[in-house]
Amino acid sequence: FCSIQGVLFPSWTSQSVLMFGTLLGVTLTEQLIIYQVGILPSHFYNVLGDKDYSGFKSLVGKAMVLILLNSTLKSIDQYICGLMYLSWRKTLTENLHSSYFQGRVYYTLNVLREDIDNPDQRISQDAERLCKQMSTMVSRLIVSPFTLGYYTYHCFYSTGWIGPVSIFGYFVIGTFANKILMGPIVSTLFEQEKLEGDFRFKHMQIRVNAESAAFYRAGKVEHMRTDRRLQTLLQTQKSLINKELWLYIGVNTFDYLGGFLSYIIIAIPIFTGVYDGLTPGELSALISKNAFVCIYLINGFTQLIDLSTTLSDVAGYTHRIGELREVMDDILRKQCDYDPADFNVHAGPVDTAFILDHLSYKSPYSENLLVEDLSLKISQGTHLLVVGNTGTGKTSLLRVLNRLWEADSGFVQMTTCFGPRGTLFLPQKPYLTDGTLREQVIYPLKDIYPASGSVDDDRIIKFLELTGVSSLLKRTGGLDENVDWNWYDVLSPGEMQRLSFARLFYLQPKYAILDEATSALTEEAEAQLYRMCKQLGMTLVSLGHRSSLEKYHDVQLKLCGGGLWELTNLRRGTLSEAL
Ligand SMILES: Nc1ncnc2c1ncn2[C@@H]1O[C@H](COP(=O)(O)OP(=O)(O)OP(=O)(O)O)[C@@H](O)[C@H]1O
Repeated sequence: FCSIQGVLFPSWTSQSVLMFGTLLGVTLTEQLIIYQVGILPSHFYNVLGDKDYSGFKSLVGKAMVLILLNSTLKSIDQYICGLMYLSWRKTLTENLHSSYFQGRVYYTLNVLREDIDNPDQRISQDAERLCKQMSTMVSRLIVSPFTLGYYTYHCFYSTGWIGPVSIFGYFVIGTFANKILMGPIVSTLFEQEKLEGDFRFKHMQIRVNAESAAFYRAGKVEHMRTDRRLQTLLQTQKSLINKELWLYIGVNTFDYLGGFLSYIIIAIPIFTGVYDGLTPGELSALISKNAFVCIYLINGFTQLIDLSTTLSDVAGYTHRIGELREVMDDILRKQCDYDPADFNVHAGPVDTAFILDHLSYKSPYSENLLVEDLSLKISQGTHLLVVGNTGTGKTSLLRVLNRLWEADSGFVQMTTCFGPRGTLFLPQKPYLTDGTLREQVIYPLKDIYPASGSVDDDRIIKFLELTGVSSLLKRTGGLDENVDWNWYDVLSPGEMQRLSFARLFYLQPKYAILDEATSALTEEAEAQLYRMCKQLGMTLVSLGHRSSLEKYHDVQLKLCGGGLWELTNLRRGTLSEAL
């Protein structure tokens, strides 16, 4: 909780601190007005008891002004809370994003770590709810020390020590009881949020794979599975509501007992004869004033007890976000240990992208080596084909080269960086981002309009034509038209692969790693695309099963499973250069 507060309030001059200060000023003024409004009834008793008409008229005028002021301040208070919620959400989410997207944390978190559920939900929903609940708590909490101090003094002044002591004792018992009742709620809320994420993920899965599911006519089975997740979620929600019942009983009992307690405190000086000398009119005015002071002090404490339900939510969300932050920090630390230069390129021969030195690797959570003791050089101009049966570790080799996975032993020396200008990777499942056609082509470059302007447009259009997807220009209405469809739903696998090649040609890296990147295309289309890659001067590392690929490569690495591999030269006399 403290480390999250450190993010929300980074410095004394930060926006949050300024808003917090303004809120404190507004709520304190509001409390002063509330006190004036609260003692109005006692003045009314006085003027009505004395049949003082002019006093009554001026009191009505004063009441109107105070009430108007009070409601204006209350609204400003709510408005500032809204602004604080926004500012907190922005700061917290941006902070989580900065760790999540650093290096390959998002990959490790989503693919390799099993100890953390639904990171997406924690960032998008839990952070939002945490900020919302905290902003609803803040205006009530912020003035508590002042109002409690102020009304304790007044209560002591009106009732003697018996008032404040009994109210304080009452609050201590209330807090203790609520703490016991809150404990199980926090852990159940944590569980509920996890199941909430799983349920949403199931719907997301159907949304993304709607067509495949429809081909299977899988409505019934998906219905059953989705309902099963819903049932588990609802069961946990029910258990949460059951546990909350006891908390509600505690909170409500303390609320009502509080109202009752104020009359006991007022009754004590009356029955012990402290006010015996007062007329009935004066006594009722005094009771009204004392009742307000006691009730307000009790109310101050019961409001704190009422916050227990909000507080248990805050604790649950804090737990989930805190855990995510800790895991991300842990991944970042390990990432730096494993990869000290973090993608910095090591010195090495300029014409060589990778040097693999006695490299062995295995898949996560497995004991068996996929490849053992592999030594190989990937150099400019020598095209490498990696073949092998399913699951022998072809894509895993790329993961190790890309440092997504750690090597078991040996090492990889990298002399060019992964990215648009060094080594570009076309994965087995084409990756299409959201956004316009231009954004698809220039991905992963960030700038939407590179400096070259219309020349750049011509290049993009040329490459779309070369890869056979120029029709997309018509469908989207232009390079920069925002589309409201999901690219995965509207493009065929072949079109997606062609669009990935348009991206490759546009970016023109030195090395291109093609993981079955033409599997959905005909051999003619494959030949045309490979020829183009070579014309643009790229060195290719391809993964695939098709024998038609051999003619575009110089060296073949065959992974045989169980750690074994074979290196064959596909062009006479060049094997020694590759080794
Ligand atoms: N994230 C992961 N966690 C655990 N095991 C994994 C993970 N990703 C892949 N594996 C396992 O590692 C092994 C090698 O996978 P890899 O993707 O390298 O196979 P491949 O040779 O590329 O197969 P294919 O020809 O089907 O593409 C497989 O047994 C796979 O199940």
